[in-house]
Amino acid sequence: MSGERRRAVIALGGNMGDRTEILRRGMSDIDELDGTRVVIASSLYETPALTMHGIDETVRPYLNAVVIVTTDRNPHELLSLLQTIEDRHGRRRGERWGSRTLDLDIISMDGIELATETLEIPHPAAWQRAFVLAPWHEIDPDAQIPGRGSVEQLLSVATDRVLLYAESGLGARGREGVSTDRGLPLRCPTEGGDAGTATER
Ligand SMILES: Nc1ncnc2c1ncn2[C@@H]1O[C@H](COP(=O)(O)OP(=O)(O)OP(=O)(O)O)[C@@H](O)[C@H]1O
Ligand SMILES: Nc1nc2c(c(=O)[nH]1)N=C(CO)CN2
Repeated sequence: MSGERRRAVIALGGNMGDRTEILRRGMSDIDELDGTRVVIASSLYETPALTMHGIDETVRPYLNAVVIVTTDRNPHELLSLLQTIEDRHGRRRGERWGSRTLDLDIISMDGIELATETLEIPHPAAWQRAFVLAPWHEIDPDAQIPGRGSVEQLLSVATDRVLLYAESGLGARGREGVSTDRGLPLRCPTEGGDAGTATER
């Protein structure tokens, strides 16, 4: 079923397998969803794992990114499509906040506010996670979270660390309207390589 066209913010994260490849493919997969197009994609960021016990430096760090899409799918349809992508990338649903190949969360969708058993928008934890706020701020510095405030302000008080890691590699279209030169050196964009210089915030 298709309906009115909306803008949605989707967060990607994963800490298993070839993280760079999986996040980049995840972005392309989103772009290929029925009725859905990626308008802009953030860089990839490396972030320490947030677990049920807090930040755990002994767990493999995540790569995180955010894309903004336009979609004619309704929120539940979009969630279900995103879950098929997670499954395709070998996602196993187990421990809450446990390691995973690919996690796709709907962070916001235009002005929609909803809370059902299977879907809450805006995402209830996004406002306090730098690993969502930093990539989101990169591609939409004026973004707001209804009821929480500006992404910029929320990011300024978030305490988890975020390292710029690599370009999204989505190509020119994904970078439209965004200055790519933010003065931040990038880390090695391929898995297994030694990390180059990184800028920490
Ligand atoms: N905004 C949302 N985006 C994605 N999933 C959501 C959202 N709101 C609720 N959910 C529900 O959360 C369920 C569990 O998702 P998931 O396993 O990815 O949680 P998690 O990633 O461990 O935790 P978190 O949601 O805090 O990041 C999903 O099956 C989905 O029904
Ligand atoms: N750094 C980081 N930690 C996490 C992440 C994530 O995307 N990045 N996702 C989680 C479950 O949604 C749990 N912990």
